[in-house]
Amino acid sequence: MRDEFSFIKSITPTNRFQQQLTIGIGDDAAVYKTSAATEQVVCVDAMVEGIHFRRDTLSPFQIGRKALAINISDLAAMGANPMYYLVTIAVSESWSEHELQDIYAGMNELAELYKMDLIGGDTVSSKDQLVLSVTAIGNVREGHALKRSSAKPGDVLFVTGPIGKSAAGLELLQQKEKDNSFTDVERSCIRAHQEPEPQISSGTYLASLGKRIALNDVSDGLSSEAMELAEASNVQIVVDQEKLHPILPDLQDVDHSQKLHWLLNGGEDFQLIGTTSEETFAQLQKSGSITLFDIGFVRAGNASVIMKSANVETLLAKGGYNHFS
Ligand SMILES: Nc1ncnc2c1ncn2[C@@H]1O[C@H](COP(=O)(O)OP(=O)(O)O)[C@@H](O)[C@H]1O
Ligand SMILES: Cc1ncc(C[n+]2csc(CCOP(=O)(O)OP(=O)(O)O)c2C)c(N)n1
Ligand SMILES: [Mg+2]
Ligand SMILES: [Mg+2]
Ligand SMILES: [Mg+2]
Repeated sequence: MRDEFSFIKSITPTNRFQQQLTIGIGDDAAVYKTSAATEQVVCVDAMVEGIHFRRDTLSPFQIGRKALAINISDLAAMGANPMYYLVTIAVSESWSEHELQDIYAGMNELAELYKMDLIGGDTVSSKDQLVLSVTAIGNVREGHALKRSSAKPGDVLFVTGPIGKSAAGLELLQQKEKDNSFTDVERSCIRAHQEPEPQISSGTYLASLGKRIALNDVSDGLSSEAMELAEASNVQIVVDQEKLHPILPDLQDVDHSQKLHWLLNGGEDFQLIGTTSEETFAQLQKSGSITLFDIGFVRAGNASVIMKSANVETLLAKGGYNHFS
């Protein structure tokens, strides 16, 4: 029989990355110092067995790694530097002690990379599915957080990398047996699904410039995330279909329309999508410090997203992942 308290002891970090941490795991709450020059950035996202993963789509290590990655991605979308995280785990008897340790090892891989301290959480039992909820805390220079509401007519619409690969990877995992022989491109889609890379260096670089930049991360699909920017900024966002080629999944024997569907409605890519003035965009392209793909523009109009192909324009529905539909 596993013991809750010895489990907590076993996952308590022995080292600290953040100097400002005064009290970590072991008291009623964590305590850390803050500085007047920065603002705290806090987010939480959960992963539920059967909804966000199955035992045959992610290993325990990947479940842990991804649960922290999706939260680091939300910090990136604000332009914040990751600092701390808290973990709530609800676990049924079907998960072994070894698997639980692997989940924490997965989180620890990214925590070491981004110098994040695990400062608390909660351990509870669950009758059935495993639930993992991670709260991430970061900071950003005062006034420098990048909001969804900053888009303006005339802006360039950009993304930081390929979109749709994660959905393609999930499809491959569900279609074929895991040990089937995948091509290199297929493998890279599966990796995008199982081990997404949050775009912290792009997010923090964009925030450091002190320019007007609207930013969001792609968790639910490009159509949903563009709509969130459009709604928050009250603008019309035009996606130029001709510019999407470099960011579509590179799978040879898959229809273009299927790839487009994954890009628009798949989700879980954790790339960043944003808008900024043509002038700032040109400076960013020239700087060579960041890779951005120009995929459209912003104009005045009702909060909406339009897909433009040649000169035909169609209204894009918010077709991304939705837990309640
Ligand atoms: N159950 C909830 N209670 C309070 N706030 C919530 C809840 N669910 C979502 N939110 C808030 O709604 C906003 C949008 O959430 P979500 O779409 O999950 O963001 P993201 O896609 O960036 O993770 C966030 O500010 C989030 O904190
Ligand atoms: C087994 C399985 N089925 C389906 C999916 C697809 N899926 C589940 S949740 C989700 C969207 C992202 O999750 P959400 O909780 O909406 O993240 P948030 O927008 O809050 O960051 C997607 C595409 C998956 N990852 N695994
Ligand atoms: Mg969320
Ligand atoms: Mg987000
Ligand atoms: Mg999120």
